[in-house]
Amino acid sequence: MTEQVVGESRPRTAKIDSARPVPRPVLRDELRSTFAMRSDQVGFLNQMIDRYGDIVQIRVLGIKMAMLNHPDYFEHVLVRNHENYNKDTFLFRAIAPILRGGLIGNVGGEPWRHQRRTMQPSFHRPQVAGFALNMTDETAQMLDRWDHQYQPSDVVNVSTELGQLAMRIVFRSLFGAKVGARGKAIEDMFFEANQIACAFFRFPLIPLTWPTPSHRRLAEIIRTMDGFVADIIADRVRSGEQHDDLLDAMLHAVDDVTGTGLSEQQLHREVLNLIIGGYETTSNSVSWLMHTVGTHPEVQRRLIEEVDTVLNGRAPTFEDVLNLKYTRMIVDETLRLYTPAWQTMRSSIEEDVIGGFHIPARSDLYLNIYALHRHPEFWPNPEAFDPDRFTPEEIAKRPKQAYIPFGSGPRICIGKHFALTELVIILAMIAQRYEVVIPPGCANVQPEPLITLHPKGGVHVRMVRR
Ligand code: HEM
Repeated sequence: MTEQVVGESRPRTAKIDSARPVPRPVLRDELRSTFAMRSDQVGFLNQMIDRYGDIVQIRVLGIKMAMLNHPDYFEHVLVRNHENYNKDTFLFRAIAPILRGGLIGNVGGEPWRHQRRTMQPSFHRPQVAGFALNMTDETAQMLDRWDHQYQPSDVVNVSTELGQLAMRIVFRSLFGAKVGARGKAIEDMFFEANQIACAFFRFPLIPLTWPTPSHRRLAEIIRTMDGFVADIIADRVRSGEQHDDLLDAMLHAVDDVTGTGLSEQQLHREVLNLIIGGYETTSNSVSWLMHTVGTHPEVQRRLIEEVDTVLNGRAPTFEDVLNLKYTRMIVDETLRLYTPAWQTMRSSIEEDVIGGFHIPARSDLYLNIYALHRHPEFWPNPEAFDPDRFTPEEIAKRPKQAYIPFGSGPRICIGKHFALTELVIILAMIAQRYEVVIPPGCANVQPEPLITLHPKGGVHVRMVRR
């Protein structure tokens, strides 16, 4: 058996022998965990951390797991000893009928490495630069519509609008601008699938494989999406035309180690995984951005000053994104407080030691990114929204793993640069045209922890033309 300790590399059995067991909550906390996890998951997990520290055993739906809440522990699991941890966990098994072996939930090992190597080049800088045009164009179309549709006094559920925008951007980046009427129908179906998946996460007791009416509908939507992708691929192969989109890039992509590409079935799955990964997360992030900017007038003033100075009234380009430094700081701080992928899981392959605590083989680990981003040792006054935490000087003072909205290590989000570019562009373009005003009674938006961290009930604002 091998073992490792945070800050050390490879084996030593004596360390395993002397490692302490992961702290277990007292019986009273164990007993109330099932109910508390359903009524206030985030609050209950925070209480566990306050009571027991940065590593504690919890139960989710009766399944025992060790919850981690320290940058060193995340570094150990995701980066330094990542080979010992895979995604064969309760969380990813629960959504396997949707993800079906695609990149997000793939257990790991060589199949994952092949998929990742094949897809990675499609997300390199020049490719993201191309997608930036989709982002500016779709955002401009939305804002032009808003100019006619909304009066300054209208209270708008901006989450609905921004959800549609995020969906259009991911669809256009995948399939190009010409997906036509069928593309719109697929977009609508995807929204429906997302509702079903969110309902499942509110009450994840009935497995997705059980044929309830909504689960059957979900399976039907997945089949339709597969058919849609299969038709597009067949069209492309038939016509021999080249397209400047992600689908074309992945269709022709080759793993430079094995010399093979993705099978057609794998391609369908990856397309679906990219829509799932790229829609929910960015859609919620832009909603939260409207909330954080709208509730902090001084931040909004500095944002407007920056976009006016850097862009001087024109649409942002990919190159501008690097110069919109304060805009990016607002994005970073919003992703800290309202980190969309707020939880993830890993399973240990062999037994291990994390921070002096014994982790048996095949243990589920619960990585609580929401709590990590509020760890008081690294984030003074953690609940306060303050983009100045992300100046280069402040960033240099913290351990890298104290802030991981996109995960870390080899399984870091493949769409990280895509997402950051998108968020900066959308925020800058909205600030160029509108002031975000929070109507009375709408400032208190609660996070709803589903697959991603939703703003409960949506973010309601007034968009006042500047
Ligand atoms: C604000 C936006 C986003 C956030 C916060 C986010 C967050 C994350 C996180 C935390 C992970 C790692 C999960 C883990 O380690 O278990 C991840 C993985 C992934 N994300 Fe994202 N993501 C975002 C946007 C995107 C976009 C735009 C795409 C694609 C267009 C995407 C596609 C993926 C994929 C395919 C993976 C799996 C990567 C792998 O395991 O190799 N994400 N994301």
